[in-house]
Amino acid sequence: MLVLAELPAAVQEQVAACRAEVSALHAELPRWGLVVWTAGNVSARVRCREAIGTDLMVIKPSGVGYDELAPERMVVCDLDGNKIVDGTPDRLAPSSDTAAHAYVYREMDEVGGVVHTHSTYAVAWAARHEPIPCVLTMMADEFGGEIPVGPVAVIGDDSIGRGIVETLRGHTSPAVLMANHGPFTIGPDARFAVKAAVMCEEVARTVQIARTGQTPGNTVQPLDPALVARLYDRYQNVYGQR
Ligand SMILES: O=C(CO)[C@@H](O)[C@H](O)COP(=O)(O)O
Repeated sequence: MLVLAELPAAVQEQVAACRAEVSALHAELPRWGLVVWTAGNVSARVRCREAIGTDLMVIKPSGVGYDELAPERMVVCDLDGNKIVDGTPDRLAPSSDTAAHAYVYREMDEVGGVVHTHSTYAVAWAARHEPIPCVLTMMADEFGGEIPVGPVAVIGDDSIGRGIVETLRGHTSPAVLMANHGPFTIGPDARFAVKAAVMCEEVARTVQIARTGQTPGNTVQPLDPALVARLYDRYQNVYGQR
């Protein structure tokens, strides 16, 4: 089993920086109203394969309240989801979604961060097995189209991770609504994945409200696919400070 204290100093520094980032990013989940109690988690990949033969991942400890999290309590695992000797108490277990996060990291090398929440409106669409249609320019910007639904999958093995990968591989959306469960989001880093979770809940809420206000002749209207592609390209490549 890998022992963090025996890894090269540069890898230990990478892990320490990742722990600090992942710990801080968990505060964004209650801040943006994405979780109740402990029902959400964030992880990040540590790119250290060249140094030690494998990447690692950092994820929150299972069931620990967000105001009790700290960098030194973030759990370090290999990409099979096995906790390494990371300086935390042996009894401190990683998130119950660790297997899902680890599967995504193994199968999608471009992914550097994974987030899971049970945010209310996104879960409501997941309960209906209904993709969120691309009817807002914000959806074109952030998701490049609809937010898809993934298969029913049960926590504890690779099935949730497999469902995330089979749905999102080759898809522009960084978010998937796992059926009857809730959103998982991915990104090149953990901050990107957290933003995707925030925007997923925002558009899930807005489109739901738009749908409830429909009257005959005034219904939500999908955006033209060519316009969606143009907006997505602008937002991903021009928007903000470069
Ligand atoms: O969906 C589930 C449990 O069914 C999990 O996503 C929890 O809601 C968060 O679990 P931990 O990360 O605290 O283990």
